[in-house]
Amino acid sequence: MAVAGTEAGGTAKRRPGWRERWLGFRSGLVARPGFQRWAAGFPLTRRTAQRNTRALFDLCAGFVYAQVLFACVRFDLFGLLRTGPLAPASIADRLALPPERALTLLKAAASLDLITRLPDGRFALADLGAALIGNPSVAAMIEHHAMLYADLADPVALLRGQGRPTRLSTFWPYAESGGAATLGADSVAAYSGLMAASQALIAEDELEALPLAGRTCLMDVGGGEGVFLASAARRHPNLALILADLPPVAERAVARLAAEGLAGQVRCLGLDFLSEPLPQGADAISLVRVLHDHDDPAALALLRAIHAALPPGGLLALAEPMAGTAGAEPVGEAYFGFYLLAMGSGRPRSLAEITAMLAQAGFGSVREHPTRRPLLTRLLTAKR
Ligand SMILES: C[S@@+](CC[C@H](N)C(=O)[O-])C[C@H]1O[C@@H](n2cnc3c(N)ncnc32)[C@H](O)[C@@H]1O
Repeated sequence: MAVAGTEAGGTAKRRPGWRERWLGFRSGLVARPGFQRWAAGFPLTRRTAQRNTRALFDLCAGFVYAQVLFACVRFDLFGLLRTGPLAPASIADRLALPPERALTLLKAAASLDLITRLPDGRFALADLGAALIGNPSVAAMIEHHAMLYADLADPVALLRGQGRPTRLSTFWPYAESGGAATLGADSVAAYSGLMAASQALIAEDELEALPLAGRTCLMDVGGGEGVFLASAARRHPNLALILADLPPVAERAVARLAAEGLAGQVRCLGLDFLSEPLPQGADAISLVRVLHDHDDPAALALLRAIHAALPPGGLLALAEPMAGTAGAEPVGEAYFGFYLLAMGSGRPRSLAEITAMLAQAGFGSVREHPTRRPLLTRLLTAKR
């Protein structure tokens, strides 16, 4: 697609502008050890120097911080502290750890604001640890990061396309090109369960912001186990609902929706949207955390298939985390950039890139609808 080509290309020679010259001068200065020492002591630059030192250290230590969190989740430390503060010895006992190692974990978790140490030496939940208790799906996400970390052990090899298949490409088997149509029930269970658990976190945010008044039928494409449509059914009882996903995932949706007492309310269709047309009949189609999974040609083909399935004036609602989200830049570019690289398909796209793709697929009236947690998902609508 043209969008990606423009970003990756651009080797033409031109005279550097003032910004480029200033950056060149500045980075030349900052790279000098003598300047660094001076800046760390000079009153007007000391705070910036200290901030930069901390930022660089945090980048170096990021993996360690992530592993501290991982250990807390594996030990269910936050669940343990749910009923109230505990003394280190009692925690060590319950985690079956030698006291000094338990203390290493507790102090590390406290330094990362996951828990807090009370004046009497006991440890209690802090906001970040408490937030994780309220969102068990985040703990499941953290657990599955073991595969991501293994795939990222040699990021240079990953960037060079070596070391495939990665663990994440096995976890997300539809990411392997041409593999989606032949997947069996066993291959989709783990990722579908993870998605269903984390969907609960975002469905209400999206549906709250999504203008569905006057629409009669909503089809959720790549709808997973139907958690999004279950919320839609409760919020819009008169809306007809269709779920479209790979056959074994659609079967899981049938079972989940039946267990929630919504069996008659959602029609579940098993299909491969990359090789089969989408059914007609819905005047609104949602695409939640689906587009970024696919490379540009497949993503564009999917948007065109959705355009073809909608009637004139039909609504597409597209929700996913986006690159370049203000205040969450590393989430889009660094986290999802490398996650999708390890998965072997797709890329995080910015709002402008998605808007351009939507126009290419024939959509107009693209609008963003603010959501409560744009870091997790932003919501765009477009009309046929
Ligand atoms: C990242 S999950 C998102 C699921 C759900 N929308 C959510 O947000 O929880 C992507 C979904 O797209 C489905 N999918 C991927 N490739 C597909 C294809 N070729 N045809 C149909 N569904 C597909 C997957 O099975 C999966 O359920």
